[in-house]
Amino acid sequence: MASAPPSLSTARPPTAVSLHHSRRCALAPLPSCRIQPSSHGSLPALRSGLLRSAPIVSRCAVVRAALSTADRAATPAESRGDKELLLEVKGLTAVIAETGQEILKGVDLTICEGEVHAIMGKNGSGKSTFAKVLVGHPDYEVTGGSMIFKGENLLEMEPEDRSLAGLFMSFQSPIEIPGVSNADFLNMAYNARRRKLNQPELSPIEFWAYVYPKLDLLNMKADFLNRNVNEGFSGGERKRNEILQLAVLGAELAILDEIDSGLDVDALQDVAKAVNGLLTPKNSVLMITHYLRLLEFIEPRYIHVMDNGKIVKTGDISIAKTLEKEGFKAISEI
Ligand SMILES: Nc1ncnc2c1ncn2[C@@H]1O[C@H](COP(=O)(O)OP(=O)(O)OP(=O)(O)O)[C@@H](O)[C@H]1O
Repeated sequence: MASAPPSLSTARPPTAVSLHHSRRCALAPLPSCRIQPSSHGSLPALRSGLLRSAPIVSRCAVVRAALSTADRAATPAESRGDKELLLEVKGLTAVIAETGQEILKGVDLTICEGEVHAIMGKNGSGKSTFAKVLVGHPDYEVTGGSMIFKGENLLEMEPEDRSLAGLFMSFQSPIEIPGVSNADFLNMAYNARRRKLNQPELSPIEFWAYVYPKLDLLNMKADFLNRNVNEGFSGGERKRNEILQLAVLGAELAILDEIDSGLDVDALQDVAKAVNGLLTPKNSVLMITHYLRLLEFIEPRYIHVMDNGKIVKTGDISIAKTLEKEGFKAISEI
């Protein structure tokens, strides 16, 4: 069985500097920030690490005071108050950079350590856009609101730094990287992390020993490591490969955008088992899905419904059950 990536268990105490920084960011509105295309970075850069365990400075008990009524109802103090805050998004608005069309219209979301959240919502409601804005995708321009991750202002961070800080996103349509083998890609990304952690890099042989048990976890054959990243992979194989990347790199917040789409039932179970195996009291998952079946394998504590660029409902698994049975028309009655 694979051991947890070192990044999942590394934590450093807060520093005075970061405390000051995070309070300022949490209280003051943040300036509009356009992510330049040049800052997008390559996929290896985006996936290059999670090295620094930046300090976590706010407790969910404190943040809870600022939550909406709907969120408060869904987050009882006794079950959430002693957890550290991981991500706090407030009033986030964003437009498509090229056209200026507004997609996100004031998203509020709070995620604490060790929590599993899911976002559901109609096609085109803004779920993937929200996920991509969190990781700094250059197609979008943030026009208002704030995104604080472990006390740090995401708007001031390049996509690569967000990855290094512990954000991982598995894409709805994972891209191919011709000419780069999966093994080299993963080894390179993992070593980048280790360098940041002042740990010695792993040689290719050492890396094989590290990655091999993770292949088992996902029921993936070893020859996937020799193939170019996602080249010729079926839809399901790409999704497994995304989770393999997560298992290798680790993440304090893994954002999984429709990892269930295109998976047969066995693959879904493998992927869910792998994700569940990565969960610790310290790291969290934000899933985007349309289907209850994923949520039966990876059980979220909170389900949010997004509509027209906003989270309009927050609750427990019963929301997903109602949606499955009655469709989105039911959400106004939940
Ligand atoms: N780069 C882009 N260029 C043009 N339109 C975009 C872009 N990104 C998002 N949109 C539009 O923004 C809206 C929200 O898209 P998004 O992918 O976030 O929806 P979604 O809730 O994830 O949908 P689905 O459930 O179908 O995956 C859609 O109308 C989409 O066409």
